[in-house]
Amino acid sequence: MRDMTLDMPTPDCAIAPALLACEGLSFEAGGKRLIDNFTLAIHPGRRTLIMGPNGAGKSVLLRLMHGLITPTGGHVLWQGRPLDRAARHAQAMVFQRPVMLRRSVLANLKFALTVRGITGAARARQATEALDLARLGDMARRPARVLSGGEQQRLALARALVCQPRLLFLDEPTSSLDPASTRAIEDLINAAHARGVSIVMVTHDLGQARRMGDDVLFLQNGTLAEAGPLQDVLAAPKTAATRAWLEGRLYTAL
Ligand SMILES: Nc1ncnc2c1ncn2[C@@H]1O[C@H](COP(=O)(O)OP(=O)(O)OP(=O)(O)O)[C@@H](O)[C@H]1O
Repeated sequence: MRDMTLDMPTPDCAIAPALLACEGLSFEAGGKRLIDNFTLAIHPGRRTLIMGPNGAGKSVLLRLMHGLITPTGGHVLWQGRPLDRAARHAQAMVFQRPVMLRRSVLANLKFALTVRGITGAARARQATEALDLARLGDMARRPARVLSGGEQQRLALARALVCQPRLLFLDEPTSSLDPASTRAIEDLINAAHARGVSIVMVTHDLGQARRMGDDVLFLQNGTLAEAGPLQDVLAAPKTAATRAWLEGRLYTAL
């Protein structure tokens, strides 16, 4: 087993504590090690991208970090402590395909707030503000499931952000969207980042990576092949796997 100990940079403060850390994180299923002994730290205020070939383990890593699945080895720490309900409530996740409740657009947002104990006038105000931010205000009463794919993804993002997470996980949030919808989603993510939300996003899109990324974790076949500031990795990838992926070649281990 390889020991992958890769710490993400802390550009503003070298001793800033990690927001989230993975220590010896592993996940096995179906007799296969899908995540193999990852040690890494996500620092506050950064936009960290997770990249790598299909099947490398990107979505599994995201789910482990968010506590949706339980590691079979190692652990995930939130500000130095085990992931618990409060930590989960300080995070939010948006999936590739949005999952909408069979309710109105507005009710989808209100439900997310209710789950976090926000009710009454505060709930109504925050839900309306989030809708306006996502430019969905005029669709508030429509059933969420009749919205277009791009509108549903904007709603999914608004629903994630309305709870004011400190860390937002995004799993290929624009992979099925056209350029205008992609831009709208990126604008929402960047606006959240400007308000202090840290971002961890899976993407295959190098253009999007250049627009959105500060740091990158590069995965290959369940291992953490490379990590660091995105610009450095793009300019001078250190591993053959990263180099091959960036050049659009299939990687074959020697
Ligand atoms: N619960 C599970 N049980 C068994 N295998 C799984 C499980 N979850 C994921 N896998 C397998 O783990 C591997 C990594 O899956 P994952 O979805 O993380 O890949 P990915 O890097 O996100 O790929 P893509 O870019 O295609 O979305 C795949 O081979 C997948 O089939």
